[in-house]
Amino acid sequence: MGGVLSYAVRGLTRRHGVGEHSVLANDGIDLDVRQGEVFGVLGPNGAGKTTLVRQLMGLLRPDAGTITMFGRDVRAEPDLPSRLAGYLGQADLALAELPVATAVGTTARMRGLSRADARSARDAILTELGLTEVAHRPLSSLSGGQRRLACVATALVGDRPVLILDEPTTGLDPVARRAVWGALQHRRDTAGTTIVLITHNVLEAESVLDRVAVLEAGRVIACDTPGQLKASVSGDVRLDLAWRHDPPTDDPTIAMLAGLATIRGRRWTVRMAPVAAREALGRLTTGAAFAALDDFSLATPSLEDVYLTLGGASRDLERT
Ligand SMILES: Nc1ncnc2c1ncn2[C@@H]1O[C@H](COP(=O)(O)OP(=O)(O)OP(=O)(O)O)[C@@H](O)[C@H]1O
Repeated sequence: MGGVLSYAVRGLTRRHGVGEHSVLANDGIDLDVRQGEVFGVLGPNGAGKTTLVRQLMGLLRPDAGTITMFGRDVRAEPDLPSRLAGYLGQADLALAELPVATAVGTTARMRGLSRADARSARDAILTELGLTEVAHRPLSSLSGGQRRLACVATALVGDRPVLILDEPTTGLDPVARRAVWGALQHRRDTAGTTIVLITHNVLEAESVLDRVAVLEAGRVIACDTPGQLKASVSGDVRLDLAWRHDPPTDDPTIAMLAGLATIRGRRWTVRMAPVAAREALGRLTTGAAFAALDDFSLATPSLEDVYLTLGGASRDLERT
């Protein structure tokens, strides 16, 4: 990885709209993205993630601040990101009428590959992402997940040194999601590709992210490795309980947990010290309450817990 920075972002500020309804979507963001790392951008809806990555791609001009890419000022060379980075936006309608193979192959040609190289790069990525069977169908005729996967293929083809992906696995089934995470990891490991990733899928992302920036209301409220972030916010563990039917709240352990739990229907989540959690779980699994318990798990802090501890809202963080 060395000290090479794929991106250095300083004081990045961008407001959408004007007047009283305008929104300060990015508010003085400072970030470094190192070459060859998988850099995650995490945060609730409306935190400013898409606004940030669209500026990294040169698709949106900052109001203030600077972005340098491999040491070069993006304002002075606005086409630099589109030459060096593959981008997957939230919606990709431009290629909708093309067959998948044509969309991917044409993109490879546009990225400078010879006809023969474009063909083999196209075939390789279609195989890698499990798209061979739908290769000759127009994107518009595919299911939402297949279409998303085909768009991932167009972002990845041509081996750009940087990939910027806005929620690449949204709508994908588990097999397709695994193929995408595998493809990203493979490029990072073998080609030193820098990957900037917006994701709501916290648990999946944890396994691939080298560092993560947590955005809230346009600001970076934390930026570190998942491990360091987790270590810095809490020594607590998370006890998840799923009840078969109404739990017997006259049981003292259950009454104690009820007072601490975040309750969603029959699912309880309790954050507590490891010793207390183990004791509570011991009492639950040997006592009368066990009959009412459908499932339980004890987990060390996740990125989701980091995010919650930092004050974010949990509503849109997917856990699968
Ligand atoms: N074109 C626009 N005009 C006006 N406001 C906008 C525009 N684009 C984004 N915003 C606002 O800017 C803020 C940041 O939006 P952005 O899309 O960057 O958030 P996000 O973190 O990517 O959200 P999500 O997770 O929902 O995709 C939001 O309040 C949004 O409503």
